[in-house]
Amino acid sequence: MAQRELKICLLGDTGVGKSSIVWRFVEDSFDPNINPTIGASFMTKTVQYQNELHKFLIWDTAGQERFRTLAPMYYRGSAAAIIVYDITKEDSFQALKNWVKELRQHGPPNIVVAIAGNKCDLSDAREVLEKDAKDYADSIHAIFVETSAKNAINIHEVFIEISQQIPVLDAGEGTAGKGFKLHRQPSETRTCC
Ligand SMILES: Nc1nc2c(ncn2[C@@H]2O[C@H](COP(=O)(O)OP(=O)(O)OP(=O)(O)O)[C@@H](O)[C@H]2O)c(=O)[nH]1
Repeated sequence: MAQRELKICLLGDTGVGKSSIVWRFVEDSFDPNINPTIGASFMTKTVQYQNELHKFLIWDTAGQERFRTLAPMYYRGSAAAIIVYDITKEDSFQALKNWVKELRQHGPPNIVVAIAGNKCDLSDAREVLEKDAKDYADSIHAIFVETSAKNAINIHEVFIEISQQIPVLDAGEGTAGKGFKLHRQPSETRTCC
């Protein structure tokens, strides 16, 4: 079975739920007391999609201001970025727009961008309208979803949607910022790393 490798990074303000999204995707768990990320953390997950294995190589960056200068190290080598905001914090949506600008200026030219409005389980405290965020995402040709790491809403879906938008490469082309690398594998499969 063919295996594709996809390098992906998560960006966004501290506390919006980047690590929680990754934990939900990779481990299917949620920790209400999760610690802020220091620097960055790396995880992988392989999922079977139709007749292929998709191996996600995920860099979860730290949102605290003191780590901001590290982010280019992670997005420069990525084929896709999930930029996360918290639907209950308007400030985090404005910060997301700055991340989009930075990626456009300094990121890989063809990077796939997905915008995730996280904590949609807290809609009573909503500060960012879904329509406003969707309109913005459309204007920059980004994928858009509202997610809840807590309630496992749209987490798997956003990763699969990203994988659909990454162009397939030949095995010799390298991966930095260019999407999937295609490997042929023996017939044995794993559904999770
Ligand atoms: N209600 C709710 N809380 C969430 C959700 N996702 C994350 N949280 C909580 O939000 C807080 C911050 O989550 P993190 O995943 O650490 O956020 P982060 O963006 O990785 O933060 P940094 O590592 O500092 O960049 C934690 O208390 C989480 O439990 C969600 O979908 N719903």
